[in-house]
Amino acid sequence: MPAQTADQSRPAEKRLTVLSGPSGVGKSTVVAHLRRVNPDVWLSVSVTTRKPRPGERDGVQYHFVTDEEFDRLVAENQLLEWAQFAGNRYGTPRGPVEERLGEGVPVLLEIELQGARQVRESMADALHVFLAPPSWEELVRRLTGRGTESDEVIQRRLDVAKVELAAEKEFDTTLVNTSVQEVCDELLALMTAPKV
Ligand SMILES: Nc1nc2c(ncn2[C@@H]2O[C@H](COP(=O)(O)OP(=O)(O)O)[C@@H](O)[C@H]2O)c(=O)[nH]1
Ligand SMILES: Nc1ncnc2c1ncn2[C@@H]1O[C@H](COP(=O)(O)OP(=O)(O)O)[C@@H](O)[C@H]1O
Repeated sequence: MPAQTADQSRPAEKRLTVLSGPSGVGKSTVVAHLRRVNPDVWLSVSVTTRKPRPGERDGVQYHFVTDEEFDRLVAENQLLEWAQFAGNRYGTPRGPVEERLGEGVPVLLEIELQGARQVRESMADALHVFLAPPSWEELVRRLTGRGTESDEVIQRRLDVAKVELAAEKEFDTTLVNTSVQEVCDELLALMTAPKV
């Protein structure tokens, strides 16, 4: 795979890719795999008011912040987008994304639907990719099987998932996460091809 950096022929906004899809579909798994096979892709680390899960480290999966810190980031316009999701807030720090895009690095945001909509408004040329489950039953199986959330939280996320699945048409393209490897290959190809 050739290096994906410094493709100055593409305007900065076109090097921005947004990956969205319902909780449990496999976004984190796909992104982790993609980063292993192609470290040139830069993944934005979001801020969140959610509590860390076992094994999650501050500054790696997320910057874990208090409600007050999140309020301050919003007030200072330091977030490119932000949203409330299943009882917590999540946002993309603006500075690092703009820096990387300015350097010609392909940038990936893994965010939920409301945030994706905000990015579509502010950065019209970003590529929006929807990650879909092979079936509803498989989504339930993955979210439950992950074992990181209580039944109540799983139910809340499944309610949101119905809304997110209904918004698939808003995206430039859909990838069905049957095989992590195949989805990664397809995502990389999309990230490096010009948007038509
Ligand atoms: N809008 C927005 N959504 C985010 C951001 N970071 C993560 N998310 C989304 O928030 C949702 C919940 O994330 P998380 O609690 O980590 O659960 P998980 O994605 O199911 O493992 C997912 O849909 C993420 O894609 C962000 O910076 N902005
Ligand atoms: N293609 C796949 N086939 C089977 N299981 C998968 C696949 N992709 C992800 N998973 C599993 O599904 C669960 C949810 O994946 P995760 O990446 O945490 O989802 P998300 O980040 O979208 O919430 C995890 O247990 C993960 O190992």
